[in-house]
Amino acid sequence: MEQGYLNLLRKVRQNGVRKPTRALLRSTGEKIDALSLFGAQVRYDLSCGFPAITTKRLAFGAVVHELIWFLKGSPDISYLHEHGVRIWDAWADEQGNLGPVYGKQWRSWAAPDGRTIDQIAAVVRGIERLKEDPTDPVGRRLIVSAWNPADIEAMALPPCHTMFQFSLTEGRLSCQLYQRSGDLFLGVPFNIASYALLTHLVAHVTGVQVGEFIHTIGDAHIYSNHLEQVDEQLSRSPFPPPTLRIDPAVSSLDEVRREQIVLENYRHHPTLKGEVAV
Ligand SMILES: Nc1nc(=O)c2c([nH]1)NC[C@@H]1CN(c3ccc(C(=O)N[C@@H](CCC(=O)O)C(=O)O)cc3)CN21
Ligand SMILES: O=c1ccn([C@H]2C[C@H](O)[C@@H](COP(=O)(O)O)O2)c(=O)[nH]1
Repeated sequence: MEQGYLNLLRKVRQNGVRKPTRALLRSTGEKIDALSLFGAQVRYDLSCGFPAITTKRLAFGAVVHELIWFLKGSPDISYLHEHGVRIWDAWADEQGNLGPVYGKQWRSWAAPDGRTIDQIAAVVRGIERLKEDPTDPVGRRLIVSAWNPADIEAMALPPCHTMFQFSLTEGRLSCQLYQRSGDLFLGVPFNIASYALLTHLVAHVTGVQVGEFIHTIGDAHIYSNHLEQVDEQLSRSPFPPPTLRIDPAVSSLDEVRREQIVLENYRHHPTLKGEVAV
């Protein structure tokens, strides 16, 4: 399950091209280099277990809260703070605002005619239609885009997970994400778990089975301050993947609560810490 991620991590560690980046390390105040590979894809078969990384501890609670926050469509980080999640602090302004980032674009994309478009609700409706009629035109159009060029300048950080597409094939729901930029050590384990969880949740509320999560990354990189941790991580053998359990009472993506999502049998290696580049 985890091998695809570890293979990519190893490939970028060994063959990535060292590039300067715009990102800063707060501890030194300097810009930081990264080892980088452009264009990568890893597939995770969600029917074989939940793709939580086991070669270090994944902060699964933070992943769940971040996804619930996206689904709420909120422009500020107050929900995250209420639940002790600090991963977006470095990008928010004094009021805790990030601008029209993921949640806003997913749930209320502003159309030129004044309407707002709920892309998530549209995907759920599309899957319901496909269950009735597999030839419904929506079949190859189940897309959510966070990349809204008109809003990019107002965002604290242009979206990294830019667009995703679902496919319902033989009763199984798969999801492919295009991530323009991926911090392989810190962000990507979060992103894998987040989209795997989203796929499970969408499958759950529409009453279908899960298929694959396909993770396509543009610039896949390891920051130069993470190299020691990555070497340690690559020396570890993964454990069997955990399993995800969603409370059967969950019937809508709008009302999911943290305690309704449980990761069972999550066995993992010790925490590996790394400073995030801002
Ligand atoms: N350079 C960079 N990498 C990212 O992954 C990233 C950004 N910037 N900017 C926006 C968001 C914020 N994300 C983050 C930020 C911090 C952690 C982090 O520090 N994770 C630690 C501790 C998590 C915890 O215990 O709460 C980890 O070990 O995973 C993860 C993702 C992902 N994104
Ligand atoms: O969900 C996320 C959000 C961010 N990242 C990483 C990828 C990059 O290292 C930075 C963003 O910097 P850019 O210069 O805008 O690419 O954040 C991630 O991996 N996952």
